Amino acid sequence: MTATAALWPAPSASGAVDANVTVPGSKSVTNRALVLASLASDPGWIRRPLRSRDTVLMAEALRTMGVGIEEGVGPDGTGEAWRIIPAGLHGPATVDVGNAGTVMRFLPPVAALADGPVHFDGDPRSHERPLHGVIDALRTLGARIDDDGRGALPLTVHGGGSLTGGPVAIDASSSSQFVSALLLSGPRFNQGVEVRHTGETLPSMPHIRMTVDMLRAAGAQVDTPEAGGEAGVWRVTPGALLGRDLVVEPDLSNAQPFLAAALVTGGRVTVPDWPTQTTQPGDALREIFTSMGGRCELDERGLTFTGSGAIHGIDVDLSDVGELTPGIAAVAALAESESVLRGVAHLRLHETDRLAALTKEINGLGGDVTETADGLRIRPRPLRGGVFHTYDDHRLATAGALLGLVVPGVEVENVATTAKTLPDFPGMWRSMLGMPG
Ligand SMILES: O=C(O)C1=C[C@@H](OP(=O)(O)O)[C@@H](O)[C@H](O)C1
Ligand SMILES: C=C(OP(=O)(O)O)C(=O)O
Repeated sequence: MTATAALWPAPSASGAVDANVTVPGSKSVTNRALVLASLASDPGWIRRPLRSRDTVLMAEALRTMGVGIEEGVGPDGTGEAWRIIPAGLHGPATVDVGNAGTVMRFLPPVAALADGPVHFDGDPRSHERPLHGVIDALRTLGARIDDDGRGALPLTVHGGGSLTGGPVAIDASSSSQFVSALLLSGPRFNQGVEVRHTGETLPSMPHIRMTVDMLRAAGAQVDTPEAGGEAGVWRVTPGALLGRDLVVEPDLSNAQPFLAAALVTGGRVTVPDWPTQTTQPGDALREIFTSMGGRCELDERGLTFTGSGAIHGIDVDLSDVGELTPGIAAVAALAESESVLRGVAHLRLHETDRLAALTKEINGLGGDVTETADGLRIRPRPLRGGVFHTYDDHRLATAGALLGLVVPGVEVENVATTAKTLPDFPGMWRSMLGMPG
């Protein structure tokens, strides 16, 4: 964004926050559900879907390839529900991926099953985010793809109506979404798919588990390393997928700024409908934020997090839960002792280079953050107000809002970028603080 982008004066907390915050549906679950329902052999329902930039882009893309997506209320009238009516996938079609990792990675394998060319493009940043794992794998599995040779967007998948499939080796150390992408469409490949990860590290394992769980719930047979299979190898058997009736869990990573608000103000926030069992990485916040100060209770009201007034630094490996890093870094900048966040080198290739952006912006408010080879070292300092730049990154914007709760005079640039995964973050934030909308 340019220096003239809108600045949002982040509201200060007048005291300890005390609020109930209903968090919209999970981006990762909604977008997997849309893909799986579109590949199914019969219609399905997605209830309480997230409606945000990333999920609307996913739905639009599937529609342009022929899928019917009817938005309305569910059969029993309880809240929003989308009816997904699968159809023969076809090109020619043009897909705008925005800056959604799930759209740019999960859909090229779907396009390989379509009949006709499907062109993919997106925001300038989408041209820089890694896609080689998907492009190279699809070629090995029998797809024809035109790209400019950089292993990134823009590209055209020339779908032939079916794909051979079979074994493929990829290095998914830059994004777990390469693995998820190939597994999600795998049941529809003629020979299924066997994905072998060859890299040294693999981030975001809970997201791969989410993919496997949702495939199984749709009737797919999946062999995994965790179920006694070979390490680093996932196998999906070819077969039909069932249309499901699925209720989307709240997005636990989007619950993060609100729980963090309780932590940094010594207050209390309850998030209703927190699942008792989930593959979402945000569930790790219960443990991470507890060790940073405060306590949490999971009961029939949902998850209640209560801050203790103290904020402790933390030394933690976040490789499984990388998307939580910006919010943890913001809390760490307000703590009473140093933090080291490890295992997240791949965040340099997220919505923005998150390690560089967090370092620059927290330091811009007077902080002391240094980048390490695989993360951040954060030494808390008294912070002052100023502009918090967000680089079109929703999680930078929510991190800036959090700092603004307790640091007077923080202005968050382009808070509207939160719409990538949250439809009305500023409104939710004000309502948490008891301020008029
Ligand atoms: O599959 C998913 O839904 C996601 C996987 C992760 O991607 P990376 O493995 O690229 O970090 C995560 O950061 C992203 O927000 C969502
Ligand atoms: C990394 C993220 O998103 P994406 O799905 O675009 O990779 C994120 O939401 O933090």
